[in-house]
Formats: sequence, structure tokens, C-alpha cells
Amino acid sequence: MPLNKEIQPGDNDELTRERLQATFDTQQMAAALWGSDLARKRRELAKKVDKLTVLHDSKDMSFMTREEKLSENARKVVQMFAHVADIVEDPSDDAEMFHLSSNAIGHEGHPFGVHFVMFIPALKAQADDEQREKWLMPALGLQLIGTYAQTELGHGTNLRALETMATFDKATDEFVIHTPTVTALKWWPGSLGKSSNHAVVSANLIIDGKSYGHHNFMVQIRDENTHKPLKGITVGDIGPKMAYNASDNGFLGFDHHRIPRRNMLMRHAKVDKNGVYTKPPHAKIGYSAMVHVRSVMIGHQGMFLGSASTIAIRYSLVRRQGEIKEGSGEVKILDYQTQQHRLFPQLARAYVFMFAGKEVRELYQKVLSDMEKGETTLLADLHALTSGLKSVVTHLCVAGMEQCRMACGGHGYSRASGIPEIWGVAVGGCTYEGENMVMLLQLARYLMKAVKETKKGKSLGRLVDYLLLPQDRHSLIGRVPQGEYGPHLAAFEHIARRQIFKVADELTKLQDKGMSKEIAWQKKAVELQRAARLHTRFYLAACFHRKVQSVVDGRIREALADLYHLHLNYELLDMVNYALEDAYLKADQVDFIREDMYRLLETIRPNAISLVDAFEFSDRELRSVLGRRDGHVYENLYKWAKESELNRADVLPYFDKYLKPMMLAARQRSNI
Ligand SMILES: CCCCCCCCCCCCCCC/C=C/C(=O)SCCNC(=O)CCNC(=O)[C@H](O)C(C)(C)COP(=O)(O)OP(=O)(O)OC[C@H]1O[C@@H](n2cnc3c(N)ncnc32)[C@H](O)[C@@H]1OP(=O)(O)O
Ligand SMILES: Cc1cc2nc3c(=O)[nH]c(=O)nc-3n(C[C@H](O)[C@H](O)[C@H](O)COP(=O)(O)OP(=O)(O)OC[C@H]3O[C@@H](n4cnc5c(N)ncnc54)[C@H](O)[C@@H]3O)c2cc1C
Repeated sequence: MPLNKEIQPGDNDELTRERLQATFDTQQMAAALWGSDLARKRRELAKKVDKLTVLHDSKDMSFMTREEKLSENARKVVQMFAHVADIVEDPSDDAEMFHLSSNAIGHEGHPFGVHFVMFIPALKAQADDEQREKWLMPALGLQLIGTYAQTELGHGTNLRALETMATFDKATDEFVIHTPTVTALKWWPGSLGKSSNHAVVSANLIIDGKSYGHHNFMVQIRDENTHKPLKGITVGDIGPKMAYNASDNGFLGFDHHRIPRRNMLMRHAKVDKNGVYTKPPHAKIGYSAMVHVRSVMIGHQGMFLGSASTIAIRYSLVRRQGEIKEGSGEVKILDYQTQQHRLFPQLARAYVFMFAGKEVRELYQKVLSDMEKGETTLLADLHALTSGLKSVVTHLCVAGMEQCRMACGGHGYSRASGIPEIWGVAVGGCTYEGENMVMLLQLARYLMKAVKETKKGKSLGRLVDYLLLPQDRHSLIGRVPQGEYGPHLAAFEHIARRQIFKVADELTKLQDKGMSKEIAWQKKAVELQRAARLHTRFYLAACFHRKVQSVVDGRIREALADLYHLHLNYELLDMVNYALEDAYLKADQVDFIREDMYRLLETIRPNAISLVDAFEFSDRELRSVLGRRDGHVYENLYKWAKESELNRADVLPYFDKYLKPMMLAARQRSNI
């Protein structure tokens, strides 16, 4: 059977020649990336969206005001739901729905931005059966629009300091929701400002003057017909952001607003009509919606980096600039080693982030079904894993996307490239769902506990089993036959384990000297977050290894293995100081890693376009002139620029108003 190489009539010849070099079938690679069923569904879905003009952008969003963006995406999201049954096979499949939303709406946000990713997951995990009937069904049926209102103007990270109050009034069987200070205003919730009419609100539960910490409450905030804020509620938009401006992130305040007692989400924690409080089976079970989003973010961030890599690699095969050998003509910029070194490691990261995203979702589903039965043993493991992955992946994604942008030269800076918007959305991920540094420290707490268990000869969980293994003194990289990468993965393991034990010992020493646990933690916080990063980067490398091992088709496995080996080399060099500190690696081994990395850049080069084609992002989804599948970049850049609102007239009013009078006056002065 001939290999599928994604060649279509009308394609730029340069790209066709590139695609013909592929050593593998792109559809099979897509199946390895997404799973064969989802890859097929994605392909079919994109074709259907292409035919449904009501789902198409009415013009490029770059040329719209915020209000136009909100209105445009509200229009499309409504059309999307109207046609959903004709487009997707299973509307309850988040992955299929995310793909539909990417194609039809893009990533700038829409009125249901938080409804599906937090509001519904919070209801699924925290509402009891009766409450699910009352809100989950209408929420799924689009009878209401919900958001998740937790962060306040004064506090986002430190949830214990949230100020919004939910005081139980036994006499009326109600909670009184109140915003006592300006810093207690809810601030940031997506789609809150102008779109939502319901919110899951985090507030301190107060019964008979005693605080039980924050819990989640269902609050209707707007009238379902007039959409006006209900009495006692102040709500609005917080203003423009770096990106994601089709989302109306909002503020929300309550003035002694009353809700029925049964509006507290009561699957786990409960308050009865006499004000008797029942504790949940796990203190942090109410944080499940956050864990859900952290788990989805990993794969999504991989897709963002995959999109940026696709744009930059395709463009690098169309763009010619300079000669390598004088007189032999200008080369494609992807033929420069520096360009390959800039882009291929980002491509490899995108692949592994998507693989890790899949693994972590599987663990999340398991924990969710355990929680349904009141079983919470794996919650701490999941929290630790998602906290680390969320932080490392978002950080590396935005660093990688910035490389992709710069690799496109001047045109990368134009919004026509599509990179600025996805970069702006992705970089938000470093902050939302837990600021990265804070989440790394959460993982570090877990790792320090794991060390204690290890010292007793036990393992805290599967993810930290490797702490039980003895440390090797020297790496075998370059000392085993060429093509064996076991020692590379062992090096990730070594540096993670060493840093974890090192910081644990340092903490112990400080405490032995009489320092409190908390102050010792502060003194070692930078080292602790390093340990968390190294642990996570080891997890990612090991995940890549598991994926390559699981692939049956030889051609796919070989192409994936090249990316995996490049990943091992590149990331090790990025962290090499840790391996040099204890002379685990010698200088000649570092040179070996570098040389092997350069070799791999050359090996990957002929497959580059097919490795990005395998993501199967449609042009509609990429929204990039530079990343067009057919490679016809220049004529379309010109067409795009002509759409600029500044080109609506040859002379704009500001010229007559300001510049012309100034120049006339200057001329008159010079004539005097
Ligand atoms: C949106 C989805 C996909 C994105 C891509 C799609 C494309 C579109 C892109 C744009 C979408 C934009 C949507 C954005 C939506 C964003 C929403 C939000 O941001 S919602 C708000 C999120 N807020 C946070 O994440 C707050 C961060 N802070 C915390 O989580 C906590 O305060 C803390 C964990 C830092 C500390 O909690 P606290 O209760 O104060 O901790 P204690 O010190 O009391 O206890 C520590 C103890 O608890 C354990 N713990 C903490 N959390 C959990 C948990 N979730 N599960 C299990 N255990 C937990 C922790 O490990 C400690 O355990 P210990 O044994 O004591 O060590
Ligand atoms: C695009 C976007 C969408 C959002 N959507 C929502 C939403 O739908 N619902 C919602 O409720 N919220 C939402 N948020 C809010 C978001 O969850 C918070 O901004 C986030 O959790 C960080 O909290 P913060 O803003 O208080 O940061 P801060 O905690 O003030 O962070 C500032 C700095 O302080 C440091 N810091 C803070 N605490 C510690 C500590 N203990 N140890 C060491 N360093 C520390 C941080 O590392 C950081 O460098 C959104 C935010 C964004 C950007």
C-alpha cells in the first residue's frame, strides 16, 4: 500500500517535494498521536465544518474589536451547538468537542469557555444526585450558562484567605452570600463578565459563627430572561488581556445575597437544616474541578505547541533566505542547522506533551470513578502529577512557541502568523489553575514525603518508585553501542533522584540546627521547585519511551524514536549542569550527546513536514497565513494585509487632524 503523504492538487511544489520524502504514512502517525478512532473523527469533523459556512469566521478576528469578537464567537458557538449532532459522533466526548471548537471558534474564548471545562466538571464531581438533576442536566442541555468563580481580587493562590462569606441562616434555611471588602470581589472567572447566568462560587462556610473553610455554592447571578444581574449582585468585565480577548473574564460581588441551603454542592461535604456539618472524605475533594482542568491542559498545551511548530516548520520550507554555498541559490531556511535546532526540539516536546496528556487523563478518569465510590487514595498522586506537569509543560510550551515565532523572522511577529494569539492563550496557562511556581512547590511537598517513605524502604506511589533504586556514580552514555538510549533515560532519573535527595537532606540539616520546618522550606524553596521540575522532566521522557515502545508499525516507531532520541539529547543538554555537578557525566559524554543531537537533526529534516502534517490541524483551525497547508504564503500575506482596517481609505482622519497642521506650520516657519 502506498504511504499517505497528504499531497493535494494546487499545493506549492516545494512542499509536495518535501512531503514525498516522508518515510512513514502521516495518517498512521496521526493515529499514534491521537488514537486511531479520534484521528478518524477529527478528519471527518474538519471536512464537515468546511462545508458549514455558518461556522466560518465572518472575518479575521485580528481585525475585530473586543465586542465584535464576543459577538462573533457567541454566534458561532450557538451555530456549533445547533449542528453538533450532524458533526460529531459523540457530543459527550471532550476531545471531539474540543476539536470542533478549535475549528469553528478558535482559542480566543467564547461564552461557554468555562461552562464545559469547570462548571460542569464541578457539578459532576461535587453535586449530589438531586443537585445533578437540578443543574447538571440543564447545564448539559444549554438551558443555562455557568462559570467557576473562585479567585478574588486579593487572593488567587492562597485559597484559605478567600474572603467571600456563605453564612448559614437556620431560620430561613438559606445561605447569605456576601462580599465584605473590595479585595473579596471575585475576579477573573471566564465568561462571567457578560455571558454567564450561573456560577459555582467558592465561599467560606460559616455556621453559628464558626468557619469551616471554603466550599462551593451554586449561585444564579443573572435573570434567565432579561439577563440583568439579580438583586444584590454586581457583575462586569475586567477589561482587555494579553490575549484570549473573546472571553469576558469578569468581576462579581454579593451584597447579602440569599440562596437556599441546598445550593451548597453536597456530594461530599454537607450541611443539614439544623446547621450540622458533615466533613468530606478528603479535605481537598472540593478542588476536583481544578485538577480536572490541570489534567486537560497538558494535552491542550501540547496542541498549542504543535500548532506553532506546524506553522514555523511549514513556513521554513517555503521561505528562502541566503545561500549556504555561494552561487548555488538561496536555501530553504529549514536547511540551516540553527533553524532545525530551534524547531525540531519543540516539535518533539509537542509530541510528548500530547502523549503525557493522554496518560494523565486516564489517571484522572480512574480517580474520578474512585471518588464516586468515596475512595480517594490516588487523589494526592494525581494532584502531585498534574501540578508538576501543568507547570513544566506550560513553561516549556511558551518558551518553545517563542522559538517558533522568532524562527519565522518578521512575519512571525505579525498576527497573520497565528502564533501571537495561541502564544498569548498558552502563556495564560502558566498562571491559571495554579501559578506555576506554587504548583511546583505542591509537587515538591509530595516528593519530600516520598523521600521519608523511601528511607523506610517503602514507596509513596508508582510515580516515585525510582527513588528506591540505588544511584549510579557514572553515566554509560557513549560507553554502550551507538543507538542505545537506555543510559540517557537513566541520566534523567539520576539527576531527578539526586536533586530530590539533596534538597531533602538540606532541609533535614536546617531543621537539625533548630530551624522551623516552614523557614527551612523557605530557605530551600528554589531548590525544591528545581527538584519538582527535574522529576517532571523525567516523567515526560519516560512517557515518551513508553509510547515509542508501544508502537507496532516499524516505520512509525522509527520516526517517533528519532524524535524521542532528539528529545533526550536536547533536554539533557538543557539540564546538563545537574549531571556535571557530581561528575555523573564527563565532558566527552556531553560532546557525544551534542554530536548525536546534530546527527538527529539531519535525520529528522526529510520527515519534518510530515511530522507536522501528522497533527492534521486544518487550515481553519490553525488560522495562520504562514502555516497554510498548501504553502501559498506570500500572495495570501498580501491579501491579509489588505484587510487591515487602516486600509479602508488612503488618507485617515488623523492625518488631517494632527500631522498635516503640524507639517504645514513647520513649513511656514521654515519659509520665514
Ligand atoms: C481550560 C481547560 C483547558 C485549557 C486549554 C483549552 C483552550 C482554551 C484556553 C483558555 C482556557 C482558559 C480557562 C481557564 C480557566 C481557569 C480557571 C482557574 O484558574 S480557576 C482557579 C484556579 N485556582 C487555583 O488553581 C488556586 C491554586 N491554589 C491551590 O490549589 C491551593 O491553594 C494550594 C494547593 C496551593 C494550597 O491549598 P490549601 O488548601 O491552602 O493547602 P493546605 O496547605 O491546606 O494543604 C496542602 C495539602 O493539600 C494537598 N492538596 C492541595 N490541593 C490538592 C488537590 N487538588 N488534591 C489533593 N490534595 C491536594 C497538598 O498536597 C497538601 O498535602 P500535604 O499532605 O499536607 O502535603
Ligand atoms: C486567563 C485566566 C483565566 C482565569 N480564569 C479563572 C476562572 O475561570 N476562575 C477563577 O476562579 N480564576 C480564574 N483565573 C485566576 C487564576 O486562577 C489565578 O490568577 C491564579 O490561580 C494565580 O493566583 P494569583 O493571581 O492570586 O497570583 P499570586 O498568588 O498573587 O501570584 C503572584 C506571585 O506570587 C507568587 N506566590 C504566591 N503564593 C506563593 C507561595 N505560597 N509560595 C511562593 N510563591 C508564591 C507566585 O509564584 C507569583 O510569582 C484565571 C486567570 C487567568 C490569567
